[in-house]
Amino acid sequence: MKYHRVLVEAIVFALQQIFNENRQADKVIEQVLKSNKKWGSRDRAFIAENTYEIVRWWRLLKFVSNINCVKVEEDALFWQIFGSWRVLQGDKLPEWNEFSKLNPKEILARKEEAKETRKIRESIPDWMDAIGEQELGEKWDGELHAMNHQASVVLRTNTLKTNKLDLKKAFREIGIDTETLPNVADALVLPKRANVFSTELFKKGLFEVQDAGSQLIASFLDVHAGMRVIDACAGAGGKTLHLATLMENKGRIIAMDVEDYKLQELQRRAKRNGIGNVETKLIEAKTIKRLRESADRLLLDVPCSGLGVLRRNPDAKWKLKSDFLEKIKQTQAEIITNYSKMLKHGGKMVYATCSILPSESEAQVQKFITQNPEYQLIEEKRTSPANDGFDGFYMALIERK
Ligand SMILES: C[S@@+](CC[C@H](N)C(=O)[O-])C[C@H]1O[C@@H](n2cnc3c(N)ncnc32)[C@H](O)[C@@H]1O
Repeated sequence: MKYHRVLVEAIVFALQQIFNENRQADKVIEQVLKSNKKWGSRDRAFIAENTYEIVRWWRLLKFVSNINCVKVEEDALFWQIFGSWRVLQGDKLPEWNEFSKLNPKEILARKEEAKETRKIRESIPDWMDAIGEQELGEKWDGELHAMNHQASVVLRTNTLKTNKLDLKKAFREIGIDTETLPNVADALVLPKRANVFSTELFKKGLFEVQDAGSQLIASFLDVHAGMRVIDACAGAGGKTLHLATLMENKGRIIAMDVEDYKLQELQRRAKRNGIGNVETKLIEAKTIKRLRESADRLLLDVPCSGLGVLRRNPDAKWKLKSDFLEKIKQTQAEIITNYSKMLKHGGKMVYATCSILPSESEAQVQKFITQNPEYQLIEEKRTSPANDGFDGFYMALIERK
C-alpha cells in the first residue's frame, strides 16, 4: 500500500493530541479532517480509520514496537507505532527514515508473544482487565474481544417523517446500501461504512445515527402518545428524540441534564427531526423536588464508565481511571434514589447504562429495589457485543406501586 506522507503526519498529529493533550478522539479527528479541504473521501477514511485503530490497539502496538515508556512523547515514536500497525496489517513499509528502525520480522514475532497475555493481546489497561474478569468471569474474554472490533454504522429511522423501507430506498438512490435488523423496529445498518452526515437525508432529519442496543432503550420504557415523560439524563438527546417519535410528537417530554451545552445540541437535533413536544431544563438545586410525582414515565440513562461502548470510543480505555469508576457508581446510586421520586405512583421508569459491568447496572437496581420496596422490578435486558453484535447496554424496567 502506498502512503502519502501528509496523511501519516495528520495521523501522528491526531495521536499526539489524543494521548498527550488528553483530547477526545472523535473531536480531534473531526478537527484534523476539517484542516485540509483538498483531501478526498479515501484520504479522510485513511486518517480516521488508522487513528481509531491505533488508539484501540495502543498497548499492543507499544509492545510490538518495543516501546517501554509510559507516556509516548516524541514524534519519532508515534511514527514507529504507525509503522508497526501497518506491518500488522500486512503492508510492506516505504523506505522512509521514520521507519528505518523498524524490523517487521521482530514486530510479527512480538505479536505472537503478546498472544499469551490477554491484557496485551486485547490491548487494555491492567485495572480494567482485572475489573472485567472480577465482574464477568468467563464472559469477559468474549466481550473484551468483541469490543475490539469496529462497530457498524446503525441508523434509526425518524418515523415522524418517513418509514424504514422508504428510507432504505432513498439511500439506495444515492448509492448507499442498508440492511434491516430483526428485532430492532426502526433500525437500518450499513454493510459498508459511508459518511451519512453529509447526505440531504440527514439534513432533512429523516434519521439519526444510533447503535441498535441504544435503540431498544426508549422502546423499553413503554411510552404512549400524550404521556408526561421525563428524560432526566438526556445529554444531547439520542434517546429523547426516539421517545418523542414513539409518542408521535404528542404529550410532553422534559429533557434534563446538568450540562447546558448538551441540551442546546438536543434542541438543534429536535428541530431537525421535526419534534415539538420536548422542553429542555437544566438541573438546578430544586429542579428534582419541584417535579415530584409528576411523570408517567421516567428515563434514567445514567452517566457511567462507558465500558459497553469501547468499540465506538476506544480512547476511553486509556482515559478512564479506576477511581472515576468508584465516583460514578456513587452518582448513579444518588440519581436512582433521588430522581425516582419524580415518578407518579403507578408510573414506570427505566434505569439504563452503556456498561457491561453488573456493579453499575444490575447491582445498582437490586440495591435500590431492596431499599425502596414501593418500586418493583418488572424486567431487565442486556445487549452484548459478543452475543448480538450490539453495544453493551443494560436496561431495567421498574414500576412505582
Ligand atoms: C449516558 S449519558 C446520556 C446520553 C443520552 N441520554 C443520549 O441518549 O444521548 C449521561 C448523561 O448524564 C448527565 N449527567 C451527569 N450527572 C448528572 C446528574 N447528576 N443528573 C443528571 N444528569 C447527569 C451527563 O451530562 C450525560 O449527558
